[in-house]
Amino acid sequence: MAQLLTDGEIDAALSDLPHWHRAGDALVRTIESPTFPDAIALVGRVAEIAEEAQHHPDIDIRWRKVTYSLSTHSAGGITAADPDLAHKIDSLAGP
Ligand SMILES: C[C@H](O)[C@H](O)[C@H]1CNC2=NC(N)=NC(=O)C2=N1
Repeated sequence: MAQLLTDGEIDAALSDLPHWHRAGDALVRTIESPTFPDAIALVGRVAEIAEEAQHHPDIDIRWRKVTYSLSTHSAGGITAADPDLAHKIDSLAGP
């Protein structure tokens, strides 16, 4: 089973992820796209990398705003897989 990160390790990871914040046992980012189809297309690209990584975000879609919530369900909290996926989502979303 994957190891939970400590609070300090989570803070350190977040210092390298300025678009993300911690909400309890998850890392969270909301991405606003120019249009609803753009937002859905981004969700599709995130789905591909999530499937490759076998690590899947919770996704809340509200028109052009999509909130990605990353947590390792099997471990009951944040593991290294979560900041890893956050970086991959950032690379798709742009600045
Ligand atoms: C077997 C497979 O790797 C696991 O069920 C994965 C799938 N995707 C997952 N995604 C997330 N976010 N947490 C998990 O614990 C998890 N488990």
